[in-house]
This record gives sequence, C-alpha cells and structure tokens, in this order.
Amino acid sequence: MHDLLPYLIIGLTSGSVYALIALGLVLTYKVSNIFNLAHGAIATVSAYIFYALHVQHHVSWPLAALASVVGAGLVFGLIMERIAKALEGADFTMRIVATVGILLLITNTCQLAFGSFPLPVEPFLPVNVVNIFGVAVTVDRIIIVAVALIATVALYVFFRNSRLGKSIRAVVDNAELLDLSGTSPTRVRRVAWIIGCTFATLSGPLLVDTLGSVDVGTLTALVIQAFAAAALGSFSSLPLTYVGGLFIGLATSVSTKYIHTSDQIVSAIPSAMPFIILFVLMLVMPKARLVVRSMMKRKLHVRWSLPPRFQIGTGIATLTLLFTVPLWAGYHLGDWTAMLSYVVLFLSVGLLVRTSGQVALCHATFAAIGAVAFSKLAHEAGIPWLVALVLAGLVVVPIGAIIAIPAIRLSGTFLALATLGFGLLVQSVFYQSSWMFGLDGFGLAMPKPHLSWLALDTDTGFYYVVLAVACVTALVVVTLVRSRLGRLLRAMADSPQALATAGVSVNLTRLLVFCISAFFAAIAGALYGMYIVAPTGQSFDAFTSATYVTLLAIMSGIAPWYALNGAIALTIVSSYWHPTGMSNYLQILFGLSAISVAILPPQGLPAGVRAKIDRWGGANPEAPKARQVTAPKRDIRRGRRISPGRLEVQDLTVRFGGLTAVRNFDLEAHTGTITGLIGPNGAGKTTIFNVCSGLIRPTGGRVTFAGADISRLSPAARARRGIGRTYQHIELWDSMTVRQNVTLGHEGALAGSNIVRQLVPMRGDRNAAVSAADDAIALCGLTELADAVVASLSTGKRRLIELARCLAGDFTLLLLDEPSSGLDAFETEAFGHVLRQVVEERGIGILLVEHDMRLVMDVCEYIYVLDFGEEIFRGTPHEVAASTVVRSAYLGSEELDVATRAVHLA
Ligand SMILES: Nc1ncnc2c1ncn2[C@@H]1O[C@H](COP(=O)(O)OP(=O)(O)OP(=O)(O)O)[C@@H](O)[C@H]1O
Repeated sequence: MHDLLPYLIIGLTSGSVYALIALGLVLTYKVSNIFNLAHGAIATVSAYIFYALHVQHHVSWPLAALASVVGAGLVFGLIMERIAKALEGADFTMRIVATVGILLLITNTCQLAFGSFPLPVEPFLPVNVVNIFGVAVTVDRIIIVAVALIATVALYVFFRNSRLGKSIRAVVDNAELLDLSGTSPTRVRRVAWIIGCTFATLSGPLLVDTLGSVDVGTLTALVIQAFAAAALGSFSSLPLTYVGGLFIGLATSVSTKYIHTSDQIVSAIPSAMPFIILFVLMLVMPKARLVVRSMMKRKLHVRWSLPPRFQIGTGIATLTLLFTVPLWAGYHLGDWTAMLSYVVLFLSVGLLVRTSGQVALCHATFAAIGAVAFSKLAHEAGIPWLVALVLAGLVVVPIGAIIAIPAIRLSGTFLALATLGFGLLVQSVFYQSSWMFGLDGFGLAMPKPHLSWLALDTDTGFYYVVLAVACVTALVVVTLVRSRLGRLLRAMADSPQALATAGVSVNLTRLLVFCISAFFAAIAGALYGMYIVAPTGQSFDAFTSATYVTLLAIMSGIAPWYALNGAIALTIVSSYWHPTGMSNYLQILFGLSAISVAILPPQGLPAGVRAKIDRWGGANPEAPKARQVTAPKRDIRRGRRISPGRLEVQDLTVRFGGLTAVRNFDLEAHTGTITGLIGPNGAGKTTIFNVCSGLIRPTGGRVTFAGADISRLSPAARARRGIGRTYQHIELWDSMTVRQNVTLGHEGALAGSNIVRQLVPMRGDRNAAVSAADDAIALCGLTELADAVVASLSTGKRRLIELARCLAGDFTLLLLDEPSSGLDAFETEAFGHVLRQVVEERGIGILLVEHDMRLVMDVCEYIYVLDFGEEIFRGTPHEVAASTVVRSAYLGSEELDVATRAVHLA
C-alpha cells in the first residue's frame, strides 16, 4: 500500500484537473445540449494567457492566474453562450461541426501566437514537501486537489441552494416554464456557460504547473479525459463526474505501477486509459442514458445540384484538367497526387457523414491502418501492388464492422465521441508499436506500382495511378449513392426509425456503409502513405478526422464534387500560396467557415439563378412537375386480397421509470376492419403503437400477429411480417421526393435484412416498387406533387405522403397515429374515404389513433378508449358515444360532443 501512495497522489492530482474540465463540460451540455469539443482548447487559451502574463511579462502568478482564469472564462462563456443560442435550431452534425470549428480556430490562433513547440514554465505553486502517511507530497499537488474539491463542492452547493443555481436546474428541465415565471433562460444559460468555461480555464494554469510546460496538443486533447469523466457521471451528475475525473486520473496513474512490460502495446495502456474508458463506456452504457434530450433532427435542406447535363460537362472538363496536371504542375505535382488521395478519403468520409448522416471521427485511423497493411502486404510479403492495395482495403473492413457496433447503439454526438475515442486509443496504444509505425521513427516502406513496360513508379506515373484510383472510387461512390443502398442511406440519415418500420434492417445498412467507408479510407491511407514515401504515425494524427468532417460540412455539391473541393482546399491552396503560418491561417478559415455554416446554413445560389441554370441544363427538379403517372385504372394490388390476420395485445404494461404509461391493456385489431384507439392526451396510445411496432420493449405483456408471438421481433422484422405505421410526429425522409419516399415504402421490405438485397434489387423489384408507389400516390391524391421534395410541403401533404408510403408497402395491418392532424375538414373527409376504400378493396386492417372524433366515429367499426394508460371502455361507435365513462374522460371536449351528435344523427 505504501508503494502505491505516490501513484495515488499523482492520480488524484491529474484526476482533479480532469474533473474540473469535465464538470464544466457537463454543466454546459446540460443547459445547451452541446458537447463542446473545444472545451479543452478553452483551457489551452487560459494556459497561454497565464504564460504570457507570468513568464513573458513577469506578472505575479496569483494575478496572472486570476486574469487568465476569470478573463478567459468570462469571455469564452459569453461567446459560447451566443454560439450555443445560434445553434439551438441546428442538428447534431452541425453542433459537432461548430465545436470542431471553434477548436480549429483556437488551436491555430494559439499556434500562430506561441508556436507549436511546448513552452517551459517553472512550477509556480509552492513545492515544499509535507509528509502524508509517510509519503513526501509537494504542496502544489495538495493545492490542486483542494482547488478542484472546493470548486466542485461550491458548484454543488450553488446548484442546491442559490436562486440562480436552481434556475439553471430549471432551465434544463423546462426553459419555457422558467421564462413564464419571469426568469430569462438566456441569462441563466449565460451564467452556466460562464461557470462552465471558468472550470475549463481554471484547469489551464493548474495543468501548466503539473506539466511544467504549455502546448496546444496536450491541453486540447484533455477534452477526451473530460468526456470519459462526464460519461462516468452519465453526462448529468456533477458529483459523479467529479468522481469520474478522479477515477480516470487514478486508473491512469496506478496502471503505470502495475504495467511493467517490454511489450510495446501493453506498456502503452496506461497512457491510453482515458480513451479505453471512454470507448468501453460508449459500448456498455445503457442506451437510455445516451439519448440526447430534445435534439433537433437533421435540417430539412432542399438540396440543389447542377442539372445532369452540366454535371457531365463539368466532369469532362475536370477530368481533362486533372489529366494534364503533370504537363504544367512542375514541382507541385506531388501536392496534386496528395490531393487525389484526399479525394478518395473524403469520398469515404462523405459516404458516412454526408450520405448516411453518421458523424464518425475515425477516418484518419482507418487510413493509418490501411497504409500499414499495404506496407506489410506489398513490402514485407511481396504481394503485387494492386492486389496489396485491394487487400489493404479489405483488412480494414472488419475494423469498420467493429466500429459499426457502437454506431448501432449510438447516434449523433455519442457516436462521434466513441469513434474519436477509438482513433485516439489506436494512436496511443498501437501507432508506436512494431505492428504499426515502429519506434524507430523511420516510417513505413511503401512500394510504388511497378510495370516493366510503363513508368508507373515515376512521379508522373504515380500521379496517373492515383488519378485512376480516385476516378474508380468516385464512380463506385456515385453509383452507390444512386443505388438501393444509397436510397437506404439517405433515408437512414433523415429517419432511421421510419426506415426500420418500413422493413429495413437498419443495423445491417449501418454495418455495410461503415465497411465500405473503411475500405476506401484504407485505400486512401495507402496512397497517401506512398506519396509521403515513409509515413509515420504523425502522418495520420487521430484528431485530423475531426478536421475532415468539418471540411466536408463546409463544402458544397454532391459526390464527388464535395470531395474534390475539400481536397483542393486542404492541399492545393497551401501548395501554391504558402506564406509563414499558411496552414494555420487555412485551418482558422476552415474553423470560421464551419461555425458560420453551422449557425447560418448556406442558402446557395438564389432561386432565380438556380431556375435559370436548371432551364439551360434541361432540368427543372424543384418545380413539382407532374410526371406522367401510369397508374392503372384499378389498383393492381386490389384484386389480391390478403389472408385474414389479427393483431393481439395481451396484458400490456409499460413503465417509464416511476410512470406507468400503460397498465394491463388488451386489444385486438383485425384485418378488413378499422379499429379505433382513442383517449385524452397522454393516455398511452402512442406508447401502445410503439410497443406493437417494436420500438419499445414493454415491461410486461405480449404482442401476437397472425397467430405468432412477435414480442421479441425487431421493428424491421415486424414490418416484414405485415405491420406498417405512420407517426404522430411525421417521420418522412425529408431530403427525398414524394415518389422516392413512397417507392422506398415498398422497397424497404424487399431490401430487408439481406446484405445482397440491400445493395442490389432483384429483377423486377424496381418495377413493382414504382408501380406500387404510383398507385399509392394516385390513391392519396399526390400525383401532382410526386416529384416535389417532401421537406418543402405542408403538414397536411406530409401526412398524406406518410399514408401513401404505408399503402405502397406490402402491409396487412396499418397503425396510423393521428393521421388527420394538419388536414383541413375537406382533406379529412377525403382521407376517411381513402381509409375505407383500402380496407374494403385490399382487406387490410387499420388501427387508428385519432383526436378527430368525427373521423373516428365515421370510419371505425370498433373503438378502445384509454385513459391514464388503462382501458376505460370498448365498443362500437354508438356505444362509445353513449358512454358516460367516456364522456367524463373527455370532459369539456367539444370534439366528442360534435362527433357524438353526428353518430346519433347517423
Ligand atoms: N420515452 C418516454 N419516457 C418517459 N415517459 C414517456 C415516454 N413516452 C411516453 N411517456 C409518457 O407516457 C405517457 C403516455 O404517453 P403517450 O405519448 O403514449 O400518450 P398519448 O396517448 O399518445 O398522448 P397524445 O395523444 O398526447 O399523443 C405520457 O405521460 C408520456 O409523458
């Protein structure tokens, strides 16, 4: 034990600093839903201000510390609150992009001002030694631990007892309510941001004292320790976050005592401890804790791209230009080669981030492993160049699959965190090992392609090889984006839930896209490594993955243009124009662009100009033009009556923590009828739907469909069995057209859980899907809007599209959740008519949750009435209308009165 004490003291000291940063991170996350990746960078600023005042201008350390902690804390608190407010309507991708932008801005400004090398600082806290349990401890360590403890206790007491602290807690729970009570949520959030940033700035000088130097990298990367500590505190509990920080410090320090080995990988474990903890926590933490509260969905951008004719023209011109590069590039040729390898990398990143909407921050790691695998295969094993390149890509595919595991559990910021943690873990444990780049620092041997009859290993020859690989990659990615998988990915980006309830095994889709993306990133890494000649770990720094994602977020255009633009911005600009600090200025520009793109999504070209270009290019995609729909006079599926089935819910109970949303509920819904499920707000209707479609696991009870117990089936499997649904809060694939949405409603079950079918349709699939979509679109009166992008349509139309999507699918029972809300009286009547028609002609069943009682009474044959999660009545519309129990549950509801009168008159 006595031997252990020094490690415990070191661990407590560093852990205290981690705890401080983590507390600030949690506080700001709680009030704004923003995980600030730049939180460590804010600590860096205070460290540099302290350095400038104390070391360069000889200000006494207490004054320098006060100025750097309070000054930077206040300024950053105010700035960050403004940015967080501007980001309120932004989706999670843009939130991540904005904070990476801030990180780039801060770190590169610091590097311009103070250089990239560590600056030494003499310890300024007292270093006299005191004896604790027989161990000599310097006073500075005691001070650091005490400062963190006092700050944590003060923060806790402030939260519990002060009015402002209570307001901060209230703003987390219900900002509107706080506003109504007369306290400005903005002011409260501002205070929280100032406190949060001050906790970061406080850790800056403390860490400088412990490390004896200031540098950008170390302090900025501390955000990972902070994230790990915050994860241990479930991203919400301040005391647990403090304990989490201490735990990480202790785990790191104590493991150095016990891990003494010559094995390079095992010996790297202590320094990688925070990344290991973060990654493992992301894998094992209960999913419920990883749900971001009230996070905005992906923004509804109506994407515009050049008409195909112009794209082909631009493509030919670009290819011609790229083909002639060796003729005029001179000594810049190498940079053009690097640029092309980045095109491959950015296409791979874009497939994940832009097409499928998943922010993964580990592509630098995929690239590093690809480079290493290629070196081993081509250099050590002597495998022919092209085979080695493809094999290097394939080696990384299983790693992509492993990363897809957290992607299945996590989304948004948490996926970004887990993947960044993975990248840093690989970097700190494996980069220096002989498995990867080795300790000698000489770099990998990267053979270039060699043919006896063609000079491929010259600079020019190699340029053309990389150009060829980039073109093939672009072709494959563009084809993929336009293929069935591309449609699934775009749908997944907009609403994975809707995709799952359309019958698609979304996890498989995720797995596929991660594997494909990892494959191309590995190829890019190998090519980039060949360009560098002898790459080392530094060529693939894990943090650069965040820069790639940010860069892609600010680039316009569809594949492959965004990749080309991004690669040119990253490599070619600084190749031709390189004043001192150019790369820093460029990164600052990326950072500023990322912040502005996140805050103010680019509007692109004015609509008039776009329309003109569309006309010149012979396309007019934005105008909702009525494509000649070949809807048959009779629905081709009308003749096909489905076999009778029954959805049965037995003894269902659903609890959310202490709240029982549904209690011992039974229900039957038959094919060939419309069954109503009504009840006041909060009665538990949507919860029952979620259980039936597999989105919620009930606390008790079971669900059977067509005689089979489906209680344990996934949402996609239930959809494939014939249960379709719409959502109370419309879940459409907003970036797609009406026709694409409805067609995918049919294609979903065909893609299902089959890896090949998700990639390529069977013969005839496409025609069947288009035909089913045309029918459904015509049935719902949407023919005129078939080519309109759904994001641009009214709520009423969007409800109809959701119904059409369901009708295009091969479903036998539809769960419709408040489908008429947003429709006017005329549309509702027509809607009721459509429902009756499909039930009559196709024989499907409908379970209808609806607040429009007139519609319910009009179309339903049997109705279940629910209140506070329990059935209060069941019967025919007449019986329901006559029931005093129902009337008292709906006390004051005019709708019920009107509808009741309608029933009695009928
Ligand atoms: N994921 C959840 N976590 C905690 N509570 C939940 C969750 N989902 C629903 N609830 C609660 O369960 C109860 C039933 O909600 P539900 O949405 O099923 O009601 P509803 O009848 O559909 O209401 P409405 O007509 O307003 O949509 C409500 O008190 C709601 O706040």
